[in-house]
Amino acid sequence: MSTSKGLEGIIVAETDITSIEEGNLSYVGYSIDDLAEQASFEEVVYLLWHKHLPNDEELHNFKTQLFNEMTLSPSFIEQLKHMHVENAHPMDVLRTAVSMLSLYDSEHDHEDREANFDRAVLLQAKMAMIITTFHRLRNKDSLVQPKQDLSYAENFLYMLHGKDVDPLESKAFNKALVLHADHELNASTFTARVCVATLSDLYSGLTAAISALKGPLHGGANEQVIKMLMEIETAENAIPYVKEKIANKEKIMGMGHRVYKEGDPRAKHLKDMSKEITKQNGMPHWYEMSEKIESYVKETKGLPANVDFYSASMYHALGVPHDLFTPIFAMSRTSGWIAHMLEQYANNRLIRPRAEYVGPMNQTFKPVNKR
Ligand SMILES: CC(=O)SCCNC(=O)CCNC(=O)[C@H](O)C(C)(C)COP(=O)(O)OP(=O)(O)OC[C@H]1O[C@@H](n2cnc3c(N)ncnc32)[C@H](O)[C@@H]1OP(=O)(O)O
Ligand SMILES: O=C([O-])CC(=O)C(=O)O
Repeated sequence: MSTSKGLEGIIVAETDITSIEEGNLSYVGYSIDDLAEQASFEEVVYLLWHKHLPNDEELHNFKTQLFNEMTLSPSFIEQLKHMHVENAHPMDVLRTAVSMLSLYDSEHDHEDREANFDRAVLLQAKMAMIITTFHRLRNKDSLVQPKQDLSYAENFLYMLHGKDVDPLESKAFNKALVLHADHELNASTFTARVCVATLSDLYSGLTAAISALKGPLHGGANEQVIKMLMEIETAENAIPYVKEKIANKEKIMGMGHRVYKEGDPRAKHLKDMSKEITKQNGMPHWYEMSEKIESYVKETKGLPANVDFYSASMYHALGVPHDLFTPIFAMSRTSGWIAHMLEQYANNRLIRPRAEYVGPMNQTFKPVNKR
């Protein structure tokens, strides 16, 4: 048996959702560059789930369905209040809350495809509600209801901050949601597929995916990036800080990628938005610092910035609390996780690879008093 540590380069599924070919990323055959510039997050979610871009009527109906699910029951909100224990990380809250949603859906078995589409809309809508509601509850702020004439991106910022959303900010946030929506068989999507391949349900798959995304080598990296930028403080400190980290063999978060060795095609879009938003909001040094780190790490280690790198300075400039960066990633990626889980159900086989045993063999068992 031969092994590939971390399953690098192993193809384990066929998919018609997302393709990464020679460094180019597309969703259902549409280049990420076009989608980032022109598509709303709702159009992208629809595309990932239905494999075609919605026409006017389909988009209108889909947005209405999403909006109608943007609610949380009083008893659910009550439970969320109890989750605000000291130092509770919103990613842990989100994981627990998504799992809890299944309790409110008594017929959540996997088999009914139509019911799974309705459930998909429910989950996508509730992700925004859970994150914003939890944040406002922990700050003891009154809850803000979504508005039907706002987009998904606008509603999220509106419910989070409780004030009208600036057009450039909503453009930047929509773009970030589009860029994070799917990414082939990344660790959390693979986790979701492994989970539902046992014929477990969407809630379980989503809970498992959130758990995998949380780690700092995956989606959790965006929060680590802002932590690093905060430690660095000024653009002048950036290179000495990174030099020292590299000398100590520590990783620079937001840099490097398993698949992209030359560059992550999403990073340039987030870089542009980070530049614009930090400038507009009077904090260009976060962008300048990031740019210095990116060039230095690329030059000295050959590692490119990944999707988590420039999203950090951009979200910070949007006034998003740092511990919500990864939950926001999860909110966007819910669209991709669901697309993959539906694809897995449609052509399922249990996922069960093998391991090569390298431990001792033929040992003689001795009773405990003889060991
Ligand atoms: C949405 C996402 O999940 S994007 C990724 C988010 N994660 C991060 O940003 C965390 C930082 N980056 C990393 O840890 C890695 O680049 C990963 C996990 C993303 C990819 O990992 P892998 O393909 O498994 O590469 P691996 O971790 O084996 O690294 C290969 C070599 O590059 C080095 N390297 C990789 N990334 C970094 C980094 N960010 N900083 C410093 N060195 C790095 C490793 O130390 C290793 O060096 P060595 O061969 O001398 O031991
Ligand atoms: O694909 C990966 O390994 C990680 C990643 O960039 C993502 O999930 O967006």
